[in-house]
Amino acid sequence: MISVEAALDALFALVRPLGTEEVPLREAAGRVMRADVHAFRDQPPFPGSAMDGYAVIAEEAQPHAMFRVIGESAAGRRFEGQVKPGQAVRIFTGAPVPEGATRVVLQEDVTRTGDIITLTDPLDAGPHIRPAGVDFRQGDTFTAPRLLRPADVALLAAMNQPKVTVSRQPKVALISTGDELVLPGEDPGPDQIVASNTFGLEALFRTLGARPRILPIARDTRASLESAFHLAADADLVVTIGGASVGDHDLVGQVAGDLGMEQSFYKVAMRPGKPLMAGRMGADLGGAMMIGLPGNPVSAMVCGHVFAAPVLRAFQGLPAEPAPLAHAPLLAPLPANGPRMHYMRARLSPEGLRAFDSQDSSILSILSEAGALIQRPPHAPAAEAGEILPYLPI
Ligand SMILES: Nc1nc2c(c(=O)[nH]1)N[C@H]1C(S)=C(S)[C@@H](COP(=O)(O)OP(=O)(O)OC[C@H]3O[C@@H](n4cnc5c(N)ncnc54)[C@H](O)[C@@H]3O)O[C@H]1N2
Ligand code: MOO
Repeated sequence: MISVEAALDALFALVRPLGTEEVPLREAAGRVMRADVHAFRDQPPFPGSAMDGYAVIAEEAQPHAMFRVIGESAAGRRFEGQVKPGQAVRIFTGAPVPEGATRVVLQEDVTRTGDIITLTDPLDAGPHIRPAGVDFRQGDTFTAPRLLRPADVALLAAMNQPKVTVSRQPKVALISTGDELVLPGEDPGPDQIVASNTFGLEALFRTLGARPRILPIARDTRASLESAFHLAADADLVVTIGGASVGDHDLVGQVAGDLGMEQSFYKVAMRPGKPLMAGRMGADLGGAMMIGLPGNPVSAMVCGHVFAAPVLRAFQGLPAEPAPLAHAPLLAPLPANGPRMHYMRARLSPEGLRAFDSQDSSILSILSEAGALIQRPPHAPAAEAGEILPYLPI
């Protein structure tokens, strides 16, 4: 058995970062930008007003001062003239500040009669002018690689980029294995259960920018597994679920091996998720990276968060790093941990973390309630309430 850290390193060694493609901005959220972007112009391109009010010369803006309004500057339509002493220009938020003006007085600080405005006492400090380029300057670089969040898409739009170069999406083939499985919506026999983790993992992988594809369920026969692996030949990553342990019907490792899979490791010192395996499929089957997940539904999902998520990020050109941990106080004590890294399902509230009493790796209802996996390193001593512990947000 190898450690979680060693398993992650071995997985990263199997990743071959994918090529790139250009997508319209509307499709860019959640993708990994792979080429630097340079701003074509300053933003804002002119000194602009931050408020609705009147543009004047700053030194003249004193309580009770009076000005004659000589025109208007609106967003998209500037005032072309110059503001001279004793003059003001009506101005709106986002409008270019006219030449000569160095301050905007809020309209709340003004009384107006016809073309004459009088400033109130007191006045706020001002100047309510955003300098040109305060957001970004022409030539500023937005650096890749970067996972594009909605705010990043907004910034790229502001930089006048209608398209962006992103990583190709990793194609992931998901193979469930087991005679007991039926698909959701089918009519299960008395000894059958419904395949669940396939769908949980597909959903998780989509949030990670991948293009997962659920293949037909492979039965516990060599022929069925072989044909599933053949169907997965065009994938970048083949993920099997179940059949990874030591039972007579756990055939995934054997069949993949017979098809030329070069195994990188089998079994990780973690709980749940111990019977994890990884390797590279034979060249005949496309040479894709392969991860064999344990069948227990919680084990498969935990391995998805701990291993598949960082792997899918690395495929898309992001740094090869473990899934980022957060920290929060523990609300109820935990016993000392055993020899395996334990990912404990926990309720996450604003006050902190509370591990669920049952950590049985078959119980999805508890995973669904959990907002966190508390990470307990091998042989961690008992933890008291109030201790700050690391966790994986899920
Ligand atoms: N003698 C030993 N037995 C087991 C060991 C061991 O070390 N020695 N390890 C246990 C651990 S830990 C795990 S985890 C399981 C994993 O076994 P497999 O990967 O071979 O998984 P299966 O036996 O195929 O299935 C386990 C369990 O999960 C259900 N399952 C499978 N696929 C799905 C799916 N797509 N959706 C929902 N549920 C699924 C399956 O019906 C079983 O109930 O092995 C322990 N045994
Ligand atoms: O590792 Mo198994 O995944 O403990 O249930």
